[in-house]
Amino acid sequence: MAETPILIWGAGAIGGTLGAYWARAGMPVVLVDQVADHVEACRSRGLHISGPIEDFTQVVPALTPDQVTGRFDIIVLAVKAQATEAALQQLSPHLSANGYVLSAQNGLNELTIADAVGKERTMGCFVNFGADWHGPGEILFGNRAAVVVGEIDGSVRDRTKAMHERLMVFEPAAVLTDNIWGYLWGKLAYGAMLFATALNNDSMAENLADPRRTVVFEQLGREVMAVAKARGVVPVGFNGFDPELFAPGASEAGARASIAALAEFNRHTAKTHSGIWRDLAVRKRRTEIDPQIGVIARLGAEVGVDTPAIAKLVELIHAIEDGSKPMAMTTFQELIDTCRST
Ligand SMILES: NC(=O)C1=CN([C@@H]2O[C@H](COP(=O)(O)OP(=O)(O)OC[C@H]3O[C@@H](n4cnc5c(N)ncnc54)[C@H](OP(=O)(O)O)[C@@H]3O)[C@@H](O)[C@H]2O)C=CC1
Ligand SMILES: CC(C)(CO)C(=O)C(=O)O
Repeated sequence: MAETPILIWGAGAIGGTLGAYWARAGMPVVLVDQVADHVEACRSRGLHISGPIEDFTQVVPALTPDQVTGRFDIIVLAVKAQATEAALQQLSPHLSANGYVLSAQNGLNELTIADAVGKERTMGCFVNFGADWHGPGEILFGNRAAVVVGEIDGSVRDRTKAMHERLMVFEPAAVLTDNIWGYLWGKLAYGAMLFATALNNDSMAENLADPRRTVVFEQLGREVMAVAKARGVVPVGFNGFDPELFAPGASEAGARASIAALAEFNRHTAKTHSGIWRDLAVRKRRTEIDPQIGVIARLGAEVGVDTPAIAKLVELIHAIEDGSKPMAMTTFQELIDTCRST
C-alpha cells in the first residue's frame, strides 16, 4: 500500500521548516495551517527559508484545516501548546487506525496527545532548533540544534527508526532515544529559563550571560530538575544544558557553568530572542506559559516539591500578557528578588 503523505499540522516556524526540508528532499508532505494567506503562499509561490543555515524557496502542498480530507499515517503536530487540544479535535478524524501523531513542540504535549488519540498512536519528539515565522511564506531558520525522537513507552520500533531516518533528512545529527521524557523535561528546565529571558527585551544570550541574573536561571533549572527527579524522570542534556549540574545538591559553580554554556550557544543564532519573547513583543499574543511552565508547579505539588520561582515566573508572564507589567528589567528584578529570598 502506498504511504500517505506526512501531514504537518501547524506550519509556522517549526512545522514549516521541517516541511520545507522534507518536501525539498522529495518526501510527500502536506502542510496544514489555519493562517490562510500562509497556506496560499506555501502552495503557490513557495515557502522561503532564510537565515545563516540555508536560503531556499520550496513549493509545498498546503491546506487549511477545513480542506483536509481522508486519513493519514503520520501527523506531525507543531502548533503552540495552548492550541494542542483544539488541533487534536480537528486532526483526530484524519489519523489512520495504525497511524501516529508526533509532537514537534515544547512542553509535555505527548500526554495530551495520548489522551486524545491513544498511547499507541503517540510518538515523542524534542526539537531545539531556532526558527521564526516572519509572515506568509517566510520563515527564518536561525540555528541548528538538537532534534530527538523516541516512543513514549521507551521502546524502539521500526516506525521509530523510520521517523529517525526522516528527521535526519532535516537534521543529520538527529538522535533516536529510549528516554524521550528525559529530553522533554530537560527542555522544560531550559524552557523556564527562556521564559525568564522574555521578561525584558534583551536577547537570550545577553540575559543568560549577565551574572546578576544567574540566580534566576539557576533557581528555575533546579526547581524543574527537582520535580523531574521526584517523578522518576532521568533528564538528558543538550546544547549546553547539563541536567546533572542542576540536580539537588549539585554545586553552584556547576550550574553557573551550564548557564554560561547556554549563553555561548545562544550567541550563535540568528534567532536572538525566544519564541516567547516574540509572542509577547511582536505577535502581541498570549504565550505557552500555562501548558508549558504552569504545569511544572502542578506536577511538583503532586510530589511535594515547592516551585516558588516557577510560580513567580508564571505570575509575571501573565502580568505582561495582561498589560499590567512592562517587558523590562524592573519585571525581571522581581524574579531575582523571589529567587534571592528562597
Ligand atoms: N520557534 C522555535 O524556534 C521553537 C519552537 N518550539 C516549539 O514548537 C511549537 C511550535 O512553535 P512555532 O512553530 O514557533 O509556532 P508558530 O506560531 O510559528 O507556528 C504555529 C502555527 O500553527 C498555527 N495553528 C494554530 N492552531 C492551529 C490549528 N488548530 N490548526 C492548524 N494550524 C494551527 C498557527 O496559527 P496562528 O498564528 O494563527 O496561531 C501558526 O501558524 C511550540 O510548542 C514551540 O514552543 C520548539 C523549539 C524551537
Ligand atoms: C529558543 C528556542 C528556539 C530553543 O533554542 C525555543 O525553544 C524558543 O524559541 O522558545
